[in-house]
Amino acid sequence: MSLNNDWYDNIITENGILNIPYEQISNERKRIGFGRYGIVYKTTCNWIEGDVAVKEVYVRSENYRECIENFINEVKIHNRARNKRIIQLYGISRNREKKLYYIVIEYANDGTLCDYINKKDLKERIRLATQISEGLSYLHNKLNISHRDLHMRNILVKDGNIKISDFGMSKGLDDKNKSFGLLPTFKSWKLSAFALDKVSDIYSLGVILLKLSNCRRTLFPKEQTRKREKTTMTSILKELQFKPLEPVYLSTIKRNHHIDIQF
Ligand SMILES: Nc1ncnc2c1ncn2[C@@H]1O[C@H](COP(=O)(O)OP(=O)(O)OP(=O)(O)O)[C@@H](O)[C@H]1O
Repeated sequence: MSLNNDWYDNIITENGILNIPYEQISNERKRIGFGRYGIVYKTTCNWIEGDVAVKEVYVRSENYRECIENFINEVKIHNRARNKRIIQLYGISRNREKKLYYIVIEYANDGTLCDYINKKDLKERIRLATQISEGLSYLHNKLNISHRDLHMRNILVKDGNIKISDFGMSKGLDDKNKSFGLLPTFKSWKLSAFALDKVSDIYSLGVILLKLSNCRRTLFPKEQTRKREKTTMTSILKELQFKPLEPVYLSTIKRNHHIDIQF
C-alpha cells in the first residue's frame, strides 16, 4: 500500500466516511479497553446522540506505516459493514498535533460477550449464539469479508444484543495474500498456527459456541470436562467441513444446543 500525506483525506473522500472534527469529541473520557494500537474510551460527541466509543491510535515514527495501514484497513472494512449485528462506525477523527487518530463507533453498554455471559441461562446463550452467527454470516456471505480475529472480547453486547466489532485484522475474501495467526486447537489444547480466512472464522465461531454452551470464560477447562468438550468440538468441525456455509451456522447452533441439553 502506498502512503502519501493525504492518506487521511483520501480514505474520507474515497470511502464516504464521516470526518468528525476533533473539537466535537468531548474531553470527558472514561477508559474502557485497551488494544494493540491504543486505548478505547467511552465518551460523547456533539454530532452523535448518546454515548460513543472512540478507539485512539497513537502513530509513533517507529511503527508509522503499520499503524496507518492498519487504521485504513479497519476503517475501510468497518465502513462497508452496516448491519444490526455489527457495531456501527460513525466516523473518524484526528488530533494532528498529538499524532492521534480516532475511530468513532457505537458504544456497547453491556460490554464484551466475555463479561456478559456470566450467569446467563441456556436460552439466552442460544439467542446470543444465533445473533453471532447472523453477524458472521452477513460478513461472509453478503460482504465477502473474513473477520479473522473473532473472539469473546471482540464481540460486544448492546442492550442485550450482539454487535461484532474490531475489524483491524479483517480482509476481503478475494484478497490473495494469505496470513497466519494463532488459534487454540483441540488436539493439544495449545495455540497453533492457522491460515486466517473464512474457515478460521468458522473455527473461531465453534470455539465461541463451545464457550457459550458451557457458560464459562476460558477455553482451557478442568480435566473432567475436556473429553466431553473434545467430542462436542469434533462434531462441530466435522459438520463445518461437509456442508455448505449458510445452513452450517444454524445446524452448528442446533447441534450445540442438542449436545448441551444432553450434558
Ligand atoms: N464500542 C465499544 N463499546 C464498548 N466497549 C468497547 C467498544 N469497543 C471496544 N471496547 C472495549 O475495548 C476493548 C478493546 O477494543 P478492540 O479490541 O476493538 O481494540 P483493538 O485496539 O482493535 O484491540 P485488538 O488488540 O483486539 O486488535 C474491547 O475488548 C472492549 O472491552
